[in-house]
Amino acid sequence: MLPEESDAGNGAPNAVVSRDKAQRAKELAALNEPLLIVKDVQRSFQVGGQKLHVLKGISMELYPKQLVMLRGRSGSGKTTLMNLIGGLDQPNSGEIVFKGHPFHTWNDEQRTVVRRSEIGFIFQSYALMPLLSAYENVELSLRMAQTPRAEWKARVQHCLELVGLGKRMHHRPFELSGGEQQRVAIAKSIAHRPSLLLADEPTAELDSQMGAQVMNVFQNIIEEEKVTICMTTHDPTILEVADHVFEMVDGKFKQY
Ligand SMILES: Nc1ncnc2c1ncn2[C@@H]1O[C@H](COP(=O)(O)OP(=O)(O)OP(=O)(O)O)[C@@H](O)[C@H]1O
Repeated sequence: MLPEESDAGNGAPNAVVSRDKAQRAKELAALNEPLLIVKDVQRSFQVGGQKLHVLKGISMELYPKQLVMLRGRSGSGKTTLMNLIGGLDQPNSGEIVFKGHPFHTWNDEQRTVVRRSEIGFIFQSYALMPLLSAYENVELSLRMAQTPRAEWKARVQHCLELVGLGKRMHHRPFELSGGEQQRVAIAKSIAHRPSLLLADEPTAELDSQMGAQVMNVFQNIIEEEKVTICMTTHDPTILEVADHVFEMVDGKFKQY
């Protein structure tokens, strides 16, 4: 019998029902709460005595389990925005609130603590350690996140299986294709159980078939690991699978 079907009037099963429902209500509410709020963010840089205004009032919200893409011409400010979202940089004005943490007012040390446990990064160029196997690369990220050693083996295996590399765990990067290397990088980025993954042009170096494989893996890990993915891309076929696309034009998001 499912907990919902248990008889009324019996104290213990009812307690199970209410706990179960409360938990589910909490989970549903969490899905409707933004994971990240970006509000009227401006970012400029001093370049050769001139002020370069890159972001001129950007606002966006990211929700749990979303696949969101940023597009825009080269130099439009996509990476600048990703650095702000990931707590690597701070805006000149505006707000960035990640899981209730005000990144725009916090110092680097405070942001780093949250970033290490809650955010994963994926780069165009994979950023793997060349002398370590796929397994050791993923394990390294658990070591850096100070995950208890007893959890490493099961977690590394799970993450590599999730990206379809269960049978290639002991290969080193040079023995893997570009798409496989990017999948190792994805396994590495999710190993410490972040709630947000930021991926800067993750498919740019891949042919269309391998790019599609990476996108399948992204969709899979959104379901399995309950992460939100925010990525940049120029590829129109990849944009099609996004839950939402933000297009950056002249330092702002284009309104459709
Ligand atoms: N730290 C910095 N100092 C000075 N200028 C910077 C800095 N970071 C970025 N810029 C400038 O800001 C602009 C936006 O750069 P950004 O890398 O965010 O663009 P992008 O949209 O990611 O481009 P691409 O698609 O080519 O990666 C560029 O003109 C760049 O030179």
